[in-house]
Amino acid sequence: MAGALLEFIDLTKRYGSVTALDRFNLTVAPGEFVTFLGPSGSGKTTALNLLAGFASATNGDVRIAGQSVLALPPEKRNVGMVFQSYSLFPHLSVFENVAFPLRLRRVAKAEVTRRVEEALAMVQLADFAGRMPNELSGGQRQRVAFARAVVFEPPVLLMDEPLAALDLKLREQMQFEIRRYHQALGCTIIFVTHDQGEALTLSDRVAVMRDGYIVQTGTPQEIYDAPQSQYVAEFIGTTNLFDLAPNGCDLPELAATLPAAVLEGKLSVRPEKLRPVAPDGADVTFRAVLSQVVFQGDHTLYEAQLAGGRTVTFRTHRGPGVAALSRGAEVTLGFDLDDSVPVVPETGKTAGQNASGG
Ligand SMILES: Nc1ncnc2c1ncn2[C@@H]1O[C@H](COP(=O)(O)OP(=O)(O)OP(=O)(O)O)[C@@H](O)[C@H]1O
Repeated sequence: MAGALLEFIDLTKRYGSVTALDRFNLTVAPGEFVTFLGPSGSGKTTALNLLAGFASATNGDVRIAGQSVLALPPEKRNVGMVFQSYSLFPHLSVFENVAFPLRLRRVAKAEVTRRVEEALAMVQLADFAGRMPNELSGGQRQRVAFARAVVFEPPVLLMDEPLAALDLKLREQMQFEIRRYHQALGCTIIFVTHDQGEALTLSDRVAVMRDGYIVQTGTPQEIYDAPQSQYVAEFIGTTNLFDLAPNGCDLPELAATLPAAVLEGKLSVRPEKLRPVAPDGADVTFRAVLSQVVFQGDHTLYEAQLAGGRTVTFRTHRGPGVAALSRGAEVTLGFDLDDSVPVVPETGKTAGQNASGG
């Protein structure tokens, strides 16, 4: 692909009988922020390790700026890395930890001081240069690790679940800092997470992974609004999946109007698209009984049971004219077809084979 900075081409990694990465294909443009999102064991770390040079490929290629890097040692690939575990050198001060990549590259002493001070200022730890890692909080250590990864201004920054060990508030603060850094420097970032909220918040593009291959790539909005499979619909956010198949169909009246191909799958409707309506107030309406009402601050989350047994969830925001519904109430719920997405039940591997983006 013209202008691609990173190219994963049919990349495969086997550990004995385990295929950790299975013909993984992806191209990443310069300056892009791409997140690998998938459950544990889906191959996210393996893909990063092959790019960074910490593991060797069984098959396929990895190119940076058009050049295969498989034969290069990690330090020659010029990529920065931040891991979940802070992996700071315990016997080195904060300053020396951050200086390490520069010393490795034999940068002049005055320049080292200038760049380390700059990196520490960026993560708001300018006053901590003399501390040892064990004198820092978890969040501070993670920020030192971040400063160390970016101090040599690598064109590519790899981040493997860097925020997983932090509490919610710190995590959100660090997400903000990572975004700021990405916008300010325009470097290319590959970020690994199994947290879909984090993926949607940070990325230009998300690659959803399963069993070592990519199921779907797209902008956060595309992935959320137009999941191509049941797997993606369920993995990204919460969703209601209505069964359309003739036996056990949740919405028989709707099914009568739909083309046969759609009936083999399910219909995904996000909780915020489903709402209480007047009997003819939406394209599709049905009766349900509220089984749970959960107050969540600015909105209320409801769970309701359809006559056939299916449970659905929906959300209403607080506001004038929005009446509170109570548990046990029978309501008419509805959604418009434009707000629903037909999804196929399972994704075969072929769906991920050509998932290169750009
Ligand atoms: N060194 C290894 N030896 C054997 N199997 C491995 C090795 N490294 C990874 N695997 C296997 O390869 C598969 C993919 O692992 P990988 O670490 O890439 O997944 P992941 O998506 O990053 O998971 P997590 O979110 O748990 O870190 C898993 O089945 C894992 O057990």
